[in-house]
Amino acid sequence: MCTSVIYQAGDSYFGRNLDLEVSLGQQVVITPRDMVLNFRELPTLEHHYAIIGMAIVRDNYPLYFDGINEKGVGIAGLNFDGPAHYFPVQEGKKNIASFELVPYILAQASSVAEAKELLTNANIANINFSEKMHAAPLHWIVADKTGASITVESTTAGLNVYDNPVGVLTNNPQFPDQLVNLSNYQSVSPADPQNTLAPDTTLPVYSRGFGSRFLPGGMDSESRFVKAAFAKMHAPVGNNEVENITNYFHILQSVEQQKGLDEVGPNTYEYTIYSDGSNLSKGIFYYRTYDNNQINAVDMHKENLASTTLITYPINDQQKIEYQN
Ligand SMILES: C[C@H](CCC(=O)NCCS(=O)(=O)O)[C@H]1CC[C@H]2[C@@H]3CC[C@@H]4C[C@H](O)CC[C@]4(C)[C@H]3C[C@H](O)[C@]12C
Repeated sequence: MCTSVIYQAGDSYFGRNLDLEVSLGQQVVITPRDMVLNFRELPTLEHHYAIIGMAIVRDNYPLYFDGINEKGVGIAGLNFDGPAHYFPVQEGKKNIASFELVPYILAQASSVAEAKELLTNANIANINFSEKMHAAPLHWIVADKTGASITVESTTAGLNVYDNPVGVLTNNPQFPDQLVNLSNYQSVSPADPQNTLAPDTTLPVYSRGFGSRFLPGGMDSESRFVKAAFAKMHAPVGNNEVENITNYFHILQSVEQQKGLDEVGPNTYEYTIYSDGSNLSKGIFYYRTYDNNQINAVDMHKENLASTTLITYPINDQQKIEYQN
């Protein structure tokens, strides 16, 4: 499972937890402005916005799990197994292979509004990346530095682009159903509850945190959606970049999957392999991993973005303990 969140704190921060049972060998990958981007059914882009994100590189092509661009747009792909449906290439439509959606949007959109524009008359085509790498069933959240966000879902009903009023995405069910479920938890609060049940009876508030008593805490995607929404909505705004990114990772950690808790097969457990979060205005990509709690950062603007080849950084996966004696 996965969770993606946008958090506004002066600057906006966007990223995700990647929850899976195996690591796929991802790296931090920068696609500079002049690296030629080919598409299966769309014109080649010789020049475009620069992109940074988490990806695996195959045949010199960046298969992004999530990323942001230099204009402050971010997008993440999350599992949507079951409802996801991709269609054959359709004449007269913008046919985008599912694995092309991240570069398609980030290469060209400078806002969520422009991303929406790019998605009008689009068809997510059922094209596999290769014989060995089949199309993954995904849906996407797109966000920008103003805090706007949308959810993109291709189902048998066609392509749906929903405004995302909470700036959160997890997995199934379909986005409108996630919002219906969220409405069940609208009384969850950081503050103590009002005794509306039996106002004339004294009911002790016997613990701090009583207002969040009914917050779900499961690993399932509805629980994570509600919990991440609560954590994000009430996250404080920091005084500087370090405080903000620290807050951001705390939001993601509220729905982190610890090893051993989400069994997906005999003795196989899904867990939060990495968490990332980017400052959408500054183009700084931060990440931590399950094994390394340290926050690592790659600043896209420290690279030559006017170049033509991919720039990659290996994931820093080694835990660093600062021994004090
Ligand atoms: C598994 C991940 C989602 C994690 C998640 O949501 N887990 C919830 C499980 S559950 O829903 O709770 O059961 C997703 C997210 C992004 C995906 C890559 C996108 C690029 C590329 C697309 C190609 O077509 C296939 C290979 C490819 C590398 C993809 C592999 C894999 O599919 C990735 C990593």
